Amino acid sequence: MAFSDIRLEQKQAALQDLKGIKELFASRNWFPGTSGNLSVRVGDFNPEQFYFAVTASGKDKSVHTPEDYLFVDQNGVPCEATGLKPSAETLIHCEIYRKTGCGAIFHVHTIDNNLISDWYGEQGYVPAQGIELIKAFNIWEEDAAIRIPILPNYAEIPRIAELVPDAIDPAVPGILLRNHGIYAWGNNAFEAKKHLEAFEFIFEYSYRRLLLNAARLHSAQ
Ligand SMILES: CSC[C@@H](O)[C@@H](O)C(=O)COP(=O)(O)O
Ligand SMILES: [Zn+2]
Repeated sequence: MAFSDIRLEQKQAALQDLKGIKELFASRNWFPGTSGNLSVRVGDFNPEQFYFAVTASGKDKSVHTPEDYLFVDQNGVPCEATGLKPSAETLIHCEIYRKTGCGAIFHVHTIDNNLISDWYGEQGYVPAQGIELIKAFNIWEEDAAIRIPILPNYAEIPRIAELVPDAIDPAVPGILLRNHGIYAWGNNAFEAKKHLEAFEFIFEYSYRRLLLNAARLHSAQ
């Protein structure tokens, strides 16, 4: 399917989804210092050829401008003539789409996801068990345990992108970059938002649990 074959309505709907998500996440202060990037895929999925709308690089994501998004292909190359640069992390989005065929990917930097990703950085994953919000990932067994992968935050994005396919656990729709942020995805914007919110809940829970454990150890001495 060529980019020009995708209906204008579908492209416009993707941009509307992104606008709404960006506005909501900005209201949560999830885009400090121009950090964060969002994308929504359009058209049929073929791992060899797909397209998505992605936030332009370096923008203040807490405001709306007519130049916030652009469409790129499976290699992160803009589909139309533009002066905009796609997110510096577009190749990571490409690898997640290629591996999962998902419909939307959201990336944010929060204090909780940075602290937890560094605390568990050496072991390479964040463990989570028995937290109700794990059901947001459609994992329903009692006392379910998951591992949220953590990748090294190399300066060169292609070095990170090449690690993505093997790091992805099909049951867990997210990956962390150590001391950087989370990428959460889903079949559409609604599901990617649900998953991102569940991950951030788990990170905050895990962080506070560590503080409680430390307080308990301290009071026992
Ligand atoms: C300026 S700090 C954040 C960036 O380095 C990057 O991690 C990020 O999330 C946003 O990059 P962008 O190119 O605007 O999509
Ligand atoms: Zn980032």
